[in-house]
Amino acid sequence: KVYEDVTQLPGLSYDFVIVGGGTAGNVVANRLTENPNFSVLVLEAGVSNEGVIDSIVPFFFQNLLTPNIYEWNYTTVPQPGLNGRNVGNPRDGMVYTRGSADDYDRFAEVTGDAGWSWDRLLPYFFKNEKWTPPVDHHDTRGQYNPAFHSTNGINSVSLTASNWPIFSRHVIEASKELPDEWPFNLDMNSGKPLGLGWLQMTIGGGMRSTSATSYLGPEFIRRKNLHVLLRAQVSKLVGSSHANGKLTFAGVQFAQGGALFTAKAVKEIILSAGSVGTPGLLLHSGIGDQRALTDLGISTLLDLPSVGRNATDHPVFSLGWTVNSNQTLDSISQNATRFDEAFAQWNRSHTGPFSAGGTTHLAWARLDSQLASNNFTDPSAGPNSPHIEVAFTMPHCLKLAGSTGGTAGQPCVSAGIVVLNPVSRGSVTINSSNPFDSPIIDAGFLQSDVDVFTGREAIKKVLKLFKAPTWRDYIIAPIEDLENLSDEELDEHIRNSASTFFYLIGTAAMSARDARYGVVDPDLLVKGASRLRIIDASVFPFAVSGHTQAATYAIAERGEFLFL
Ligand SMILES: Cc1cc2nc3c(=O)[nH]c(=O)nc-3n(C[C@H](O)[C@H](O)[C@H](O)COP(=O)(O)OP(=O)(O)OC[C@H]3O[C@@H](n4cnc5c(N)ncnc54)[C@H](O)[C@@H]3O)c2cc1C
Repeated sequence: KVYEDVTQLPGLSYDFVIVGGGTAGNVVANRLTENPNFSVLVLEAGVSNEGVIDSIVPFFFQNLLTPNIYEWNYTTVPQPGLNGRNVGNPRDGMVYTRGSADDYDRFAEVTGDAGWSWDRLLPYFFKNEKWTPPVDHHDTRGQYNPAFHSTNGINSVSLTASNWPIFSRHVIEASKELPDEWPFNLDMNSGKPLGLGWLQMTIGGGMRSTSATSYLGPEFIRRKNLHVLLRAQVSKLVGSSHANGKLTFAGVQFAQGGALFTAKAVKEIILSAGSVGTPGLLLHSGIGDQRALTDLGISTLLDLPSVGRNATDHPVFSLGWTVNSNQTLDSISQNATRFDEAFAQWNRSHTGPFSAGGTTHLAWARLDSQLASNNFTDPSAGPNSPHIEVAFTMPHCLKLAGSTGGTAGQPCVSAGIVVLNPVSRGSVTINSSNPFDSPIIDAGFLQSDVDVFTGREAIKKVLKLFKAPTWRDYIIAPIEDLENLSDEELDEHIRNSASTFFYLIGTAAMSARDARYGVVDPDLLVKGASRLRIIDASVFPFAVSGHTQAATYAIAERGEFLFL
């Protein structure tokens, strides 16, 4: 059951207390409560997702990117790699990509646990995924490979409806015209993502599918042993003691309505507060770098310098072109009549353009020869892993204009470019002993030369892609002409326009059992502590070469298995 008020809870002692009801936390809560003998409390700082139209209607995703009451509204510190700009760090764009098999095989290698390898994780991707037909029920043959999908999981994944057929035709045609550079990939979620293919999204029946709508869906949330308390912000772990040389905590302290409460965990505390929340909680609980904690007047219970370090995020920037077509996103979003029609259609049947966003395809490529000829070490996890991602998108042209020069209201399309294996690292730290103060987020963007080089070579490669013959009568002009810029000018363009793809990971990274760095062991238990586990995106040791929710779901599905 979901509770809004702590006084309605039947008690404050549970077998498992999970901090954070986000992507990972709700998976763990669902799986643990399959056992009727376990009682579980999820403490979530946020509010209910019920009836939040911007969260339900896929097309409205953009509305959640500006500060709003459903987000923490964090921002990074000024980023030297972005010429001193800071970027918003809101709390999901529904894109479903798993990354490459190499990514997970690297997880297995650095943790010394083969359980994190692609082959061993694939069943957990399947436990999570409920493959669902697109809302327009179009013929999906040739758009994905059923061998790599499961229809029996919990969270819906689908191809999107054919909302933008003209743009889609050109994208697919470009791949046919440049088969060596941009080969068609039937299914980028097979473990081998290289190439260009159709986008898959966590959408079911034209609505966003999240861990809240799926793992806490009506058939699960009625379980008597599953309680979720909203508006409950956990401030720290409490009741520390030592058992068998390991630190342990009796429970967590949380705030609701200005008062503080303690929830007791009889078996385990699970931190699923995300890549920002989890290291913040550890630090405020005295787990982290002893010197930094002492400076803040926090007594150290466990000296674990890696807490909050290794923060890794994907920088993204866009190229845009004005086009000779009225079949673009702005033709709906900027036209009140068409907007109302599309919303009415979505309200009637959950179909039409509002059943998805503006992205139609993704492409994944390597830059082997470019990196080698400049003596850069390959930052990817292996030969089947991409260095860059390209998102073929119908953007909000007027918003795009703000960053890349202006479309004067003309229809446009864009290519979002992502640097997938950043070598730069940032951090999540705290600068006060007050757990309710915002943490300090430094994404560490573009600090490393190879990251900027990758972005620059990506631009050159994508400019060539958009010169394929198919675009000739469709593209009018680039929004910003980058064709004749020097390498230095391209680097400057990247530093001035790059932003976050919101994929911060790694701030409580897992490492091998005997490694002297890292925060959790391969069973996701905090090193040096007992009965304290971390299950969320903060445990990734490296970024995956894809969007992070699928990986987070798989880690959470396997994470729950580690209790057995
Ligand atoms: C704007 C945006 C767009 C994205 N788009 C995509 C996409 O298209 N595809 C994709 O694969 N991934 C996407 N992601 C990334 C993906 O959402 C995350 O990687 C994933 O949600 C991480 O899961 P998590 O469980 O680690 O953290 P979260 O899902 O963030 O869950 C953490 C939860 O803990 C709660 N919490 C934090 N601190 C406390 C506290 N002290 N007390 C109580 N509760 C607390 C938070 O409110 C939150 O609900 C996007 C992310 C953002 C922000």
